Amino acid sequence: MTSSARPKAVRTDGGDGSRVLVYNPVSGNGSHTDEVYDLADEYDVTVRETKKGGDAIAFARETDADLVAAGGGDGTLHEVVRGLYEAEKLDSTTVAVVPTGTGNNFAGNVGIESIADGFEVLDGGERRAIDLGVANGQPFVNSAIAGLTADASSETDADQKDSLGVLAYVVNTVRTAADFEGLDLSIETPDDEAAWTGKAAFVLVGNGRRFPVEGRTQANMEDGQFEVTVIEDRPTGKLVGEATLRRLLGSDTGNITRLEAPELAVSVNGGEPGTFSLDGEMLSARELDLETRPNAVTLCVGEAYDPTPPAVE
Ligand SMILES: Nc1ncnc2c1ncn2[C@@H]1O[C@H](COP(=O)(O)OP(=O)(O)OP(=O)(O)O)[C@@H](O)[C@H]1O
Repeated sequence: MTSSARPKAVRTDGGDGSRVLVYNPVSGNGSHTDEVYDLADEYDVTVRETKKGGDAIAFARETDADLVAAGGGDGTLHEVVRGLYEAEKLDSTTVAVVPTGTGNNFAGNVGIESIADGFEVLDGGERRAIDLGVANGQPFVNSAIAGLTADASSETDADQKDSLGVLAYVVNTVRTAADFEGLDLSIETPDDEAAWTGKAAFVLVGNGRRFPVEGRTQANMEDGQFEVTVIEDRPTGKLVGEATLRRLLGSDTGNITRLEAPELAVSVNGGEPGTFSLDGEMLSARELDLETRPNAVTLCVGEAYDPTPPAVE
């Protein structure tokens, strides 16, 4: 049956269950479902559609597929990896990404630019063993960020995500949290128990992504290291927006500290817990213990993926 003849209510796909796409139909602008089913049919991929948040975790936990693709944005990928991690299936399952989300930051970082690209790469693309981040027992693939207000990521709109990419969440916080006072933090690494102490505007811990001022945001995902960027909150200079933030990340102001470490403990000093984002999922904690699980995720990557991206200047 051709795709145009297929009744929309009874979509089919050609899969036998060995390759499963966990698909979030409301990710992005929600208009990709026909394309997704057509390509799933072509590539023999079984589709499981989520009905609500959390379904992708459950589907990934339950599956016996050899390959599980996350059809959605960063949130769906996060849930898929979490489900596989919780069910201890990462060793035996290949993970793929079909980017139907809004920002699709992670997909871009691993060289997957379109839905068609995602299917092509899951079918015949290179497999790489990339690191997984774990923070207080919860896995993340892209980044952990401290210094956000709880509503910041949900208020980040699609245009911001497109034009600013990784800086969108941070910039948005700066705009919406006029009274944001920064966080009194201590950061400990295996090499240095006082790696950083002070008032931070943001701590950006990158596993799959990193935070340069300009240019490619793909981190080295296979080195067992987090790339950490700490932006100090200076009492004299309020962060006022995107231009300031870009200047700050430019590092010539002395407000930026960059660290690399396989493990990290971020402690919030004083009374209140801090809010952290793990791949966009919010978490409240007084201390965040982060560690890398080197090469724990077998991932299908596109041609533009670079196993050893040049260091940030
Ligand atoms: N059927 C559904 N209905 C409503 N929400 C859903 C459904 N399935 C998943 N979700 C939730 O949708 C949220 C957003 O998904 P996702 O991050 O994949 O897309 P996005 O926000 O468009 O993309 P990105 O994160 O890359 O910008 C997730 O938090 C997920 O829990």
